[in-house]
Amino acid sequence: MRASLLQIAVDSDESVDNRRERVAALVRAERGVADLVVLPELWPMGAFAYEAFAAEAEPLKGPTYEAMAAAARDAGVWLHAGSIVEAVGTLGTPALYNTSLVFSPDGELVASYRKIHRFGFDKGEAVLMAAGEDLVTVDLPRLTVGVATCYDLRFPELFRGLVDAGAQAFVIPAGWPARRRAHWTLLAQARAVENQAYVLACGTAGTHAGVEQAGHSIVVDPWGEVLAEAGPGEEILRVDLDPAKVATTREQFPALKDRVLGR
Ligand SMILES: O=C(O)CCC(=O)C(=O)O
Repeated sequence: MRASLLQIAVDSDESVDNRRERVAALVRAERGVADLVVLPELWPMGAFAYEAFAAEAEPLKGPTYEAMAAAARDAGVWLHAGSIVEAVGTLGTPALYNTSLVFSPDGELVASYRKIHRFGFDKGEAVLMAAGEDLVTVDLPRLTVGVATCYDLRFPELFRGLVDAGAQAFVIPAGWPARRRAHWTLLAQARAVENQAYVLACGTAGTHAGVEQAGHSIVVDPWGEVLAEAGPGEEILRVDLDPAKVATTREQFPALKDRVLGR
């Protein structure tokens, strides 16, 4: 199974419409190349473009949904389309969620995930958005994938919950800042090792709202080996995954069976 992580440059000087078209073309270009394509968090406007959240918010089935459903279908790929600012409710001020969308190769929405841990402490996403509550897994052919978003990476109990729900891999779109890149790489490897699962973590490049993005999207195998890592700029990371490696790793080093707490 081949996965392509599209580490998109999210710069303030590109319009959302332009980026949406550009990203759809990049997804289409993966036809015959990838089985699974992954996009980053909030790539339409950028994870730190807080002042644009309300203006760019869309219903679940809004312009990004339409563009990505069509792109997945045209490419014939499973598409984790990263996340959008989802507006729920039309009267007064709608609730906003950081919502990930996953499409099948025929362009059907097979899962959506509302980010549970909101970033920003007392500002930004933490005050502008509502928190999701539900763990989400998706059954791909031969691989069950658990989904999480950016700051979620810091909360190991979420990933253990996803393992208990059957996850063999985690797909993590992000808009991680450059100044905490060391945490990103370390945490991606930690989540893979402790859960004996693949980690596919896809970040953004570029600079928006004055925040330089880390890039350095990364794919880690269930043994903790880094299979591929991007540089800081826009880049496509392609990697072959072996779903059997999860079972083999868990059988040969059965640490998950020795859990005492939280079962
Ligand atoms: O945890 C971090 O350092 C970055 C998190 C973040 O940027 C986000 O969740 O949008």
